[in-house]
Amino acid sequence: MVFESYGAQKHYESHVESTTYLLRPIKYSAPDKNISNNIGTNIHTDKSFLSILHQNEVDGLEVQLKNGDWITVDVPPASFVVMSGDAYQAWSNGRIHAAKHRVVMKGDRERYCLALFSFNHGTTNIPEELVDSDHPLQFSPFDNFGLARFYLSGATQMTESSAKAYCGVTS
Ligand SMILES: O=C(O)CCC(=O)C(=O)O
Ligand SMILES: [Fe+2]
Repeated sequence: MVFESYGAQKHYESHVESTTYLLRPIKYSAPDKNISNNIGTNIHTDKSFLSILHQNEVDGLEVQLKNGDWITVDVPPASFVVMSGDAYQAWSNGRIHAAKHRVVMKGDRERYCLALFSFNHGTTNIPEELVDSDHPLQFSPFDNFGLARFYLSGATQMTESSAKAYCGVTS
């Protein structure tokens, strides 16, 4: 759907062929009343193309809006949260926003989350359909796992765009 809406459907098949998935089950303990730190996961953007999250009925995911405000995502039971990551941001030449998010624990119950991340093997090119005079090229071709390794190496701050730091075009 996304590829089609950008007129980039001819790239879809090769994209799907090079997609691989990582499934991560996560357990968050209920906050300890004696310790003020109730952070489950610090502020970050995902290094994936897409992240699909499924949680038990304990909320905790917070997403930062473009205006800087934070909202708690109220996830209805039996539903999924789909989030775009840094790789999608770079692929889309900056059109798709990789939202910063974090997990903040409240209450007295454990939280469980199943996170499915999609990554691409090999070199990901920015489709030519997404580059024109109104949208000059913002990102160079990149290696999605290289982007993840770059982030894990600590080369970039958790709170800044890893995509821009890793493969952003500097003018
Ligand atoms: O637990 C969640 O809802 C989000 C987890 C997360 O952001 C991550 O693993 O990257
Ligand atoms: Fe995340």
